Amino acid sequence: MSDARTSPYDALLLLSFGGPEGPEDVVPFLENVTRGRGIPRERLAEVGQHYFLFGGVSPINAQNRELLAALRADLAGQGLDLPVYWGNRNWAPYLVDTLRELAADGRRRVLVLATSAYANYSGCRQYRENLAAALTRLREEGAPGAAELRLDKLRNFYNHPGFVEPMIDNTLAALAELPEGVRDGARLAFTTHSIPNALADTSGAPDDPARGMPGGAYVAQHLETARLVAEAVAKETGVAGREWELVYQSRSGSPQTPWLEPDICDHLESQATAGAPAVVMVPIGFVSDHMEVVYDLDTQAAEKAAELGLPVSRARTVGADPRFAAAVRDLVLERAASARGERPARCALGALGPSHDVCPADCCPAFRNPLPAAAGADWTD
Ligand SMILES: CC1=C(CCC(=O)O)c2cc3nc(cc4[nH]c(cc5[nH]c(cc1n2)c(C)c5CCC(=O)O)c(CCC(=O)O)c4C)C(CCC(=O)O)=C3C
Ligand SMILES: [Fe+2]
Repeated sequence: MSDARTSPYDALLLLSFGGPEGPEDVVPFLENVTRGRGIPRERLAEVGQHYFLFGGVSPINAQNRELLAALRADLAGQGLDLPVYWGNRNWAPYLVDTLRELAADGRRRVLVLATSAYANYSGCRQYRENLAAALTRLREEGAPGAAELRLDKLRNFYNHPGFVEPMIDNTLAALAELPEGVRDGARLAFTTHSIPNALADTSGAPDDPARGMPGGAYVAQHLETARLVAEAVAKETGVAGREWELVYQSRSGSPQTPWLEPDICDHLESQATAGAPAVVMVPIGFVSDHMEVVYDLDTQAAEKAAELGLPVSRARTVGADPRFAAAVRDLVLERAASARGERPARCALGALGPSHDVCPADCCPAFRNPLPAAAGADWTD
């Protein structure tokens, strides 16, 4: 039942982080996330509290269900008969179970959409390590069809218009929520997940011009998305020269290890000191309004801003925006055409160009304990 337009692929897999769905899930979820990663116990207890504040439920699974529905609706709207599956790294539905089901359903060539737009170990290679571990386990189990499963990962999509354009609209909407008197002077704080400097500096492909520079491809790509959004916002609002900056959130790990800075809360403080009339927080680093957004920004950073007397608002992430679903379909059709030996147009805004389809060896390396990673040049099936 495969469609010529998506051939040779016969399924799409949405691969995400996963999150707890009740108070009893919180501790086992955090154990899954942090196994072998050297996160201090105090940090874990603190992060557990963030989840308990929300009844032990992360919004991320509901958001992935919505995205799944949007992807299915978009594909169906184009008459494309491509089944979409969903599996997670850290919580049910677990990736290994989804792959088992997918193989049993007779799917053989699968495209993977990881819910992370940028090059970096956690958002790219670690998902490929998860794919390798799941495949290896299924093959050891002798799961039907697992030996023939072939997985390819869709390219990083941070500069795809279907990701950037909803962020532009959402930033305009967040500006409109501010009191009129501070709107034109409001500054934009683009936020993303902080990561250790060592992981940022080596992010991207070995031949990426940003690789090895401070922040690597991770920071270079975020600066590009931020610039694209800031420029479009200037055009739409008629306010030129609005100040913007890329800042970080959700730092964990040991305080001795350097992570990307400044933190959003420190940034709000320096903005208040500098006399900024207001700040719009724009979480370009994330695909949905999950816990890092609703706690770290809407709760923690918003409290900080209130203390400082600084008006803030927060832009929504792309979530299940139909333009994002259409972008995923575009990436699927593009990759399928490439796999058939055609040379499709590869849509990307800005100056950096479309990301590579196949991660080369040593792309976004882990800084310790390297593991096999599927769906890249360093995986042989
Ligand atoms: C780059 C990046 C993204 C964005 C790209 C992507 O989306 O993949 C991301 C997303 C997410 N991170 C999430 C949650 C957590 N991340 C943690 C820890 C860590 N994240 C890291 C990086 C990233 N993380 C890193 C370098 C660590 C240190 C430990 C390690 O080296 O792995 C911890 C442990 C406790 C803590 O210390 O915070 C938790 C609970 C959730 C789910 C939210 C929800 O439940 O709604 C999501 C979407
Ligand atoms: Fe994280």
